[in-house]
Amino acid sequence: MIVLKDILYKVPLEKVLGNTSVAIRDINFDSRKVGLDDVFVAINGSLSDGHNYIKGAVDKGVIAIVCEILPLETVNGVTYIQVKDSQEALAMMASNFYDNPSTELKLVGITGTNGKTTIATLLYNLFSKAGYVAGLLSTVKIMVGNTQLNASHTTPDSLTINKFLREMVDAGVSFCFMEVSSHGIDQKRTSGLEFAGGVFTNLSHDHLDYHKDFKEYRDVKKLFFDQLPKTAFALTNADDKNGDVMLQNTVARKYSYAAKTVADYKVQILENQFQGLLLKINNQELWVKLIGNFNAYNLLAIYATAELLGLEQLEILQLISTLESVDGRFQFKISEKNITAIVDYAHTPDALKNVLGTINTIRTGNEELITVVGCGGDRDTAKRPKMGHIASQLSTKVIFTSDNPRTENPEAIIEEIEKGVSPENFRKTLSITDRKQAIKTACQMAAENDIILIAGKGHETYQEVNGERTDFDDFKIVNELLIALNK
Ligand SMILES: CC(=O)N[C@H]1[C@@H](OP(=O)(O)OP(=O)(O)OC[C@H]2O[C@@H](n3ccc(=O)[nH]c3=O)[C@H](O)[C@@H]2O)O[C@H](CO)[C@@H](O)[C@@H]1O[C@H](C)C(=O)N[C@@H](C)C(=O)N[C@H](CCC(=O)O)C(=O)O
Ligand SMILES: Nc1ncnc2c1ncn2[C@@H]1O[C@H](COP(=O)(O)OP(=O)(O)OP(=O)(O)O)[C@@H](O)[C@H]1O
Ligand SMILES: N[C@H](CCC[C@H](N)C(=O)O)C(=O)O
Ligand SMILES: [Mg+2]
Repeated sequence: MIVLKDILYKVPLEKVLGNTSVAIRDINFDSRKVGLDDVFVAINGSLSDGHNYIKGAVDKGVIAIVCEILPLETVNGVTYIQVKDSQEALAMMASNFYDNPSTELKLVGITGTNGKTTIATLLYNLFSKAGYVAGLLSTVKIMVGNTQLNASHTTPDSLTINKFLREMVDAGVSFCFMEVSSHGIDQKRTSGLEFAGGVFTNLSHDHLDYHKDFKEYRDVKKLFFDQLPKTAFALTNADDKNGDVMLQNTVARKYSYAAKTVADYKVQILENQFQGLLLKINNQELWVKLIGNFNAYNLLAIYATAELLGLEQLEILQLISTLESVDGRFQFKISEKNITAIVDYAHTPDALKNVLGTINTIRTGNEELITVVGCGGDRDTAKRPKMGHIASQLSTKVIFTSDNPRTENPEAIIEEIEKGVSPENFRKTLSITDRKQAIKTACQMAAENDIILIAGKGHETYQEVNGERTDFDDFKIVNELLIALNK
């Protein structure tokens, strides 16, 4: 039996009306999902205010309400708890409710604009290969040991996080790697978790629809490091402009990694080919199966994290050389006619620039680089012209198309992307709203030895239009089309 006052441990309370010694069944922040004897936490969100649903939750039989503003009318038999910050309170309560699972395993959070999924997933793979039972909370999937579950967010809500962490502990997981998004930090989804370490990848333009400006976006990321405990390590990318800023106020043990600057962990890229990278990590040379300069950073962060968690250097290097790319991250296939089709989740200007830059450094001759790309609807609009500029500048041909238009008009999104194309690059571009047709056209245009990049959707297996998702898989489609066209 779980008692209300036990889950309120460490939650700063402003006011309590009623009995806190009552037994509770569950906690929920959505009035549509509450039931008898649950606790309803009212959150003032971005679309609506949970405080408006307090009465509805009480009608459904909840035993307690946690809120920032007490309702004018209270109901006998229901306990009302006023807190300063409902999201923070929810996170603390979630942790208590599941008996603080984050203290029973080593939890590492990875934050930054790009590279979170890659680093978290490959750490999960590396620790699994090293013989540990590992856990993963990522954009693509959730892993509890070897059991795979679907992910709905990059960083789920605090109840979901703690629920899975508890399942992980019960399944014998000793290391869990999780992505920590800026939305997650801002909405306190990770508050109250005990992290053994935090990793910063990099910071560039994204989500400026949600965060007021770049500074606010940066400061939210920094907050994650500010909240790490003394016992944790804080690992930052010293080559990133904001790498130092992240660790400015942390009390955790500070470490850095870099390719260009002085750092605790260093990498040198000796070769960069379609077969992989030849790296020198802390003076040891190794071939890895991943491609692209940015993956040298990801692998170095993985190396450092594994070492900080206590693995042996040689074992880590040996395991790193066996790691393969994550679904939809520079996933490629070379066709019969030697056309290289690459699918990559680059959906930010920086990621797109990196991926195209990498392909251009590997390109050997006059082969065409045909890029198919779009931008998501109901997301940051400022990145659209930037991505249009980068795609047209760094490719020989570009087809602008749709990427989850959501509730927006796909043609209007494409027009905004086109606005970033410089006049001298116009002739390289065309626009085809239907993504499948766009990929087909790229395949038709491609001749022997050419390269096709399909950017933005990576591992996604759907296209979302007006709230409806239909099956769509870039990698599957491009492979089928190349075969159908005998290429
Ligand atoms: C903008 C945003 O981040 N929204 C998240 C937020 O919702 P919200 O608080 O804004 O919800 P709201 O609709 O305004 O409702 C407010 C409150 O009223 C409650 N409510 C509402 C209606 C009702 O009838 N009864 C009721 O109780 C809601 O449950 C909620 O608690 O909190 C919810 C619960 O945690 C999230 O599911 C939801 O994610 C939405 C679906 C989303 O799309 N989020 C994306 C942008 C996101 O979080 N992305 C990041 C990664 C981005 C990246 O790195 O690229 C992620 O970590 O996934
Ligand atoms: N270290 C890096 N620096 C810059 N770009 C990167 C880096 N790692 C990966 N990328 C690029 O960014 C894309 C997204 O990578 P990944 O999925 O690992 O990032 P993420 O941080 O998890 O993104 P999201 O916030 O959408 O979950 C990749 O497909 C690749 O193009
Ligand atoms: N986590 C990101 C993913 C964007 C992927 C892109 N394919 C899109 O749908 O915009 C977001 O939800 O903003
Ligand atoms: Mg991710």
